[in-house]
Amino acid sequence: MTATLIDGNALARQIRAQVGHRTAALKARGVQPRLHIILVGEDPASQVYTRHKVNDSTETGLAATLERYPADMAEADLLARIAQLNADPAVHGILVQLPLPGHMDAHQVIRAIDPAKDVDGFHLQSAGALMTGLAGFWPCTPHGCMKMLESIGYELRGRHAVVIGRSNIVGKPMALMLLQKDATVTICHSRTQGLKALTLQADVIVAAVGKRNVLTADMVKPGAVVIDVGMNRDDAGKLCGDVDYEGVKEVAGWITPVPGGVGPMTRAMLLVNTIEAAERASGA
Ligand SMILES: Nc1nc(=O)c2c([nH]1)NC[C@@H]1CN(c3ccc(C(=O)N[C@@H](CCC(=O)O)C(=O)O)cc3)C=[N+]21
Repeated sequence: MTATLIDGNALARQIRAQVGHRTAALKARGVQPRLHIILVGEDPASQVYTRHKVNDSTETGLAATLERYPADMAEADLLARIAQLNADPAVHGILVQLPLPGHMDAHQVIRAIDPAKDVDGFHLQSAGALMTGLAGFWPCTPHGCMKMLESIGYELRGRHAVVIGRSNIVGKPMALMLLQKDATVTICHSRTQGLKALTLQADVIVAAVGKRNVLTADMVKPGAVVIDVGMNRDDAGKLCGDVDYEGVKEVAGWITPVPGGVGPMTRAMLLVNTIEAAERASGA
């Protein structure tokens, strides 16, 4: 038996349509929801990603601005620009594309964003809100993964979820979201001993390491849900995830592909956070 595919492109399309309706409703009240993206430097992947985000936004009726700066921009200038955007009532969401050039302190930069406009969900206040269960913006990638689980009607209560990876933007918030749905959560990472023994117990596995073939078929319990957050290149230069897709799909119950899985969902949840920010700002 082969796994059922969870189609991130199709689900993201549905979510964009919902955002489109909410955008139209706000516009009817005279509010144009607006996302402002800042890209510092020339990183080729970042240029592709930010262009995608602008296109997604305009497709749903959101206004999106991409503002580019040279790699040698002074951090003080970036902080000053963020302060201006914080104060601008026409801007509802602010996204500073990562990674930033090495001379900048990303923590400091993200902390400068008004939490009410932190549509990435990376601000300390957003992280704290997720940690404590208060209202705040959730990071887009793990939020998208939760929507994928929801889309198959998966009941997380009491299930064992294993998250591989402990980053601030995926692994840690992912674990908190799963915990909030009453899953029993194990976080694994590069120093974990006996990874396979742990993943073999998992009902849900989220692979978020950034390395190919972190999860292979022999590590998966038959019927488990496998979510692949990885965004890597194989030897042929083709986009691939952290999961050995061909092998694992023969064992898993559900699986997300790369491309067409978590990536489009990440972008969709950015639009959701942006329309949410605009609605809150306008009292909708
Ligand atoms: N402030 C900030 N916020 C981010 O959310 C952020 C960031 N910085 N820096 C870089 C990473 C990476 N990221 C991706 C999102 C979607 C796809 C995506 O849509 N991937 C497509 C394929 C795209 C392609 O063809 O390259 C897919 O998986 O189907 C990829 C990567 C967001 N990031």
